[in-house]
Amino acid sequence: MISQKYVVLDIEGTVCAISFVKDILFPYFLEALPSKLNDHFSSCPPPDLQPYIDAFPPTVRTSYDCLYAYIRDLTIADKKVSELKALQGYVWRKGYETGELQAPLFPDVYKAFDLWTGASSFEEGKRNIYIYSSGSVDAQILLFAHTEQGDLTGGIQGYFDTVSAGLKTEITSYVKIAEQIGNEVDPSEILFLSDNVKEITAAKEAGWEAYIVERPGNAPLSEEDRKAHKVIQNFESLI
Ligand SMILES: CSCCC(=O)C(=O)COP(=O)(O)O
Ligand SMILES: [Mg+2]
Repeated sequence: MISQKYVVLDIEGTVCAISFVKDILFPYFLEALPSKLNDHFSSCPPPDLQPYIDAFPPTVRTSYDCLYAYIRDLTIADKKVSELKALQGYVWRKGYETGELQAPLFPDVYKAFDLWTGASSFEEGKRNIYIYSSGSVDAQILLFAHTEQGDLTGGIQGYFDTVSAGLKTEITSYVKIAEQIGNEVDPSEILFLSDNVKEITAAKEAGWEAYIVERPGNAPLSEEDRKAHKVIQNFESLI
């Protein structure tokens, strides 16, 4: 069992496979994008879509073709820019709500959630769970509300993204999140789990405990990464 009371989880490559994002979520987004942009450039644009489009640079919002190519290229390059992430969340909502999208979390993640949220005391294994992902907070909530084993949002204490906390490779983002978790919380009481070595390094430099999660399909780790950081293959050893 881990000693930290607070667990902050990355999403892609940590609680679900990178292939869910790359092969399911991104293609869904790209398929729905033309219809959303057609709506936007129609004579009666949907007002709820407007702020998402307005977040893109004015120079690319000039025409359907220009905006489509810009957003498609960002998506293919997997750019973690906030305006793209916000629009993706907006588009994925329908997919989750109709049941077309469902998040397949790794089996050990459900098990850890059960224990961390079900235990009645810290001594018995209770832990406070937070999410920190490059995906927008709206997209994070949608994903955890629509997992293959149901809605897990009741067990999550808070969500952070690059808008609310900053870039995941910056030390200051982890300092900010620790403050949000609680003024009295010592950074060493927080455990961060991520597939990304740069994120783990930044979290550790902020005083957090942090482990690399090595899931099938993740980027390979170097020998230096394995020497410098604790690496786990699943959450079994944490519960
Ligand atoms: C919940 S958002 C879907 C995944 C995504 O768009 C993304 O960028 C995930 O990045 P992460 O920081 O969770 O590795
Ligand atoms: Mg990740």
